Amino acid sequence: MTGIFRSIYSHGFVRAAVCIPSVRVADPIYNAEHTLGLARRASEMHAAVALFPEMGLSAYSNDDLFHQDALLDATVVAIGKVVEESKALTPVLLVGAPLRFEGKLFNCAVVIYRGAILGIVPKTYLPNYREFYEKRQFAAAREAVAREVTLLGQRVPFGSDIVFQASNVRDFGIHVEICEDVWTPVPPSTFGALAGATVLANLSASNITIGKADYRRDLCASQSGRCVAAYLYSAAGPGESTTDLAWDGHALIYENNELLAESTRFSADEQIIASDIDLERLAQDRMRLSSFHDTAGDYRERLREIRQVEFEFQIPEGEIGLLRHVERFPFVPNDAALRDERCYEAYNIQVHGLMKRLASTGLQKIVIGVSGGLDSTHALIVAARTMDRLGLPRKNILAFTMPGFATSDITLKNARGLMEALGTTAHEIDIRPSCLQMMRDLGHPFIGGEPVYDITFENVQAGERTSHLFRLANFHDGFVLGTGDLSELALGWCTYGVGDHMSHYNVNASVPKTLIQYLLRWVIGSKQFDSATSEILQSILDTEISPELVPHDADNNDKPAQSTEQKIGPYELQDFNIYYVTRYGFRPSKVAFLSQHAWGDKTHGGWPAGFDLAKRNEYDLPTIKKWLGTFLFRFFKTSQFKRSCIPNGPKVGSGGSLSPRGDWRAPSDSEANVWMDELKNNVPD
Ligand SMILES: Nc1ncnc2c1ncn2[C@@H]1O[C@H](COP(=O)(O)OP(=O)(O)OC[C@H]2O[C@@H]([n+]3cccc(C(=O)O)c3)[C@H](O)[C@@H]2O)[C@@H](O)[C@H]1O
Ligand SMILES: Nc1ncnc2c1ncn2[C@@H]1O[C@H](COP(=O)(O)OP(=O)(O)OP(=O)(O)O)[C@@H](O)[C@H]1O
Ligand SMILES: NC(=O)CC[C@H](N)C(=O)O
Repeated sequence: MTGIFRSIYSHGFVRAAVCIPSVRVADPIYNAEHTLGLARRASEMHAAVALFPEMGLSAYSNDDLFHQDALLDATVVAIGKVVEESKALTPVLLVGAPLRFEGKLFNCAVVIYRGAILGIVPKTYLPNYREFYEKRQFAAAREAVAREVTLLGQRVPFGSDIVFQASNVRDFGIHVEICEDVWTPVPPSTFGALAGATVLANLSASNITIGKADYRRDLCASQSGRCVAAYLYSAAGPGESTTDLAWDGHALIYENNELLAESTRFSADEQIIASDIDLERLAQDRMRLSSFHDTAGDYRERLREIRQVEFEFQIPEGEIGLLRHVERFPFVPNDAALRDERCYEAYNIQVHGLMKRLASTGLQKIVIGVSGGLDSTHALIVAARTMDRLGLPRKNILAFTMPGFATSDITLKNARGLMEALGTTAHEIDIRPSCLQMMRDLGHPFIGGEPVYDITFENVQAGERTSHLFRLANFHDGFVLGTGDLSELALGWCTYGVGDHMSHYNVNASVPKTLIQYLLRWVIGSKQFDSATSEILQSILDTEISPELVPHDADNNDKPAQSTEQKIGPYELQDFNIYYVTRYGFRPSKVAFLSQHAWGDKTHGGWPAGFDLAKRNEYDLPTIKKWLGTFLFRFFKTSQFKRSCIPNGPKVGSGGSLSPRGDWRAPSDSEANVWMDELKNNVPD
């Protein structure tokens, strides 16, 4: 991390603004004033780049007026004004203008930063069909002979083969193209991205017709996704000529196929939209995406020709908070429709995985330990749906609840109720006698009546359960269904080997705890099972999470002695940490910065349904730092050996499978110092 903690610019973000000024046709002085008005606002917002529409300084809809010298001269004067004022502004300004070079007229983007013109990019693909006549007035980029031109006394690079690269901000590279360029099969920005640009900007003057807005969104989303880049798009707005066409002022900011900001279309007022581009996220994804670099290799001759124009970016100072939304639950989308879709997918992936395994083994029975906790409950309902799909009776699920020294009445009641409600073959085995036998063999002080509840005491119970389950599977011709989830695996919160770590097939291995919680809510809400089952599921959701391996007070049976979240941290924070550390490889200070943004204030919107205000948590920075430290130490230092040998199970989400055969291969004997030190040194207490 460089700079102060509370600034986006210390965490790999740059702020992008897309502006839709009000224009007048053929009135460059008016247009320059309005361009500058929005440029000043972008600067006050600490933006690093501000994009304006195609030929915004002259207006786009001039038709043959473009061949009038008075208009072209006045446009150059307008550029001069913008260049002059840009000295005091923070963003790189991307403005559109018709410009004469080599006796031809080009439809250009002028790239201006702090009083300098960094370069001029002519449009590559001039539309000349239907309502477009650009070839009548303009020459295309390929017709240019010179690679440099002079404008306002400045000798500057000219061409569509330029990446504007900040020399002092890693991965801040801008490529510029103009409207139709992105409508083509091979947009110039594709090469810009392959040559290192992360911010692709499009100055557009797209007229509006019915249905076109969706098409623009698709184009920008897919270009940003394919290029693993940000895509900024600015269409012309109020004031363009409506002689034959209309204009809706459509501004868009995408990052890697995700919409970050969008203007209000058909606004009579000028607009500015802004969001923060996560350059590090893009760089991380590109680093992983081997096919991105294979493509660059295939086009290396062309990419070698691309000019890298460097500039030193003056990083805005002071505290600059994040402008974009960060989901509190990266595994549980805030948007209701998306969330339902996610639950449907996750649930069906799990069912599909288990169906295939049952079919291929030829076994028709599943053996499962049912604790009345979240994970085994979810695994059990996946098993029930799997039996339904295969046309097998649910009685083929051999469900065992196995109370031990610390089982509470409520979880036992829920376990019994659930096994029955789902129509499984329900059994109960008291594991205490076999645990006592093992502890006698070990010489454990508990046998002498001492209340010693150490790791051995805990693991003896988890081990006895697993041992029973595996032998029951042999005995009944079935296999053991694993229940441990992704969050437990990330934190090493399971008993290794002969314990809940092991099974024949684990449907939950790639499902984080927060998603399991939400999946159960979804199963209730979408009425996957009858109302008796749903009632029990709700009671399970309402019970505190505990491994129930340490006995509770005799007079407080409902309160577990062990609260998992008091020991390893709130799962909602740890799932956040898992996502950003494993999916993106972010350094701890960045994860803490994002976490504070998401979790620092519970009154902000964006909570999934079912979270009433009383149940919402908020966490201050010291708390976030503390639990992130717990996560980092457990994840990098102590628990990889558990992940290095886990049972088979389907990958469910992009945010993670921690299987070494899935997408996490790591040494079991690494150090955690670099993560712990980075957290300690860069996150304020
Ligand atoms: N790098 C490494 N490579 C190979 N082996 C390594 C190792 N580091 C430790 N070990 C060995 O592994 C042992 C530690 O692992 P392990 O035996 O599992 O023991 P451990 O992780 O210490 O204990 C299990 C923990 O999981 C909790 N738990 C258990 C069951 C269910 C749940 C739940 O809520 O779902 C939670 C339980 O409360 C306890 O805190 C060490 O004693 C050592 O023998
Ligand atoms: N009393 C029990 N009876 C039967 N099986 C159990 C019992 N306790 C634990 N298990 C088995 O061991 C697994 C791990 O136990 P643990 O208590 O961590 O999980 P859980 O209760 O299902 O879920 P969570 O930890 O999310 O509450 C369970 O999923 C279950 O398969
Ligand atoms: N200015 C342009 O290049 C407009 C062409 C583009 N295809 C559009 O319809 O928006």
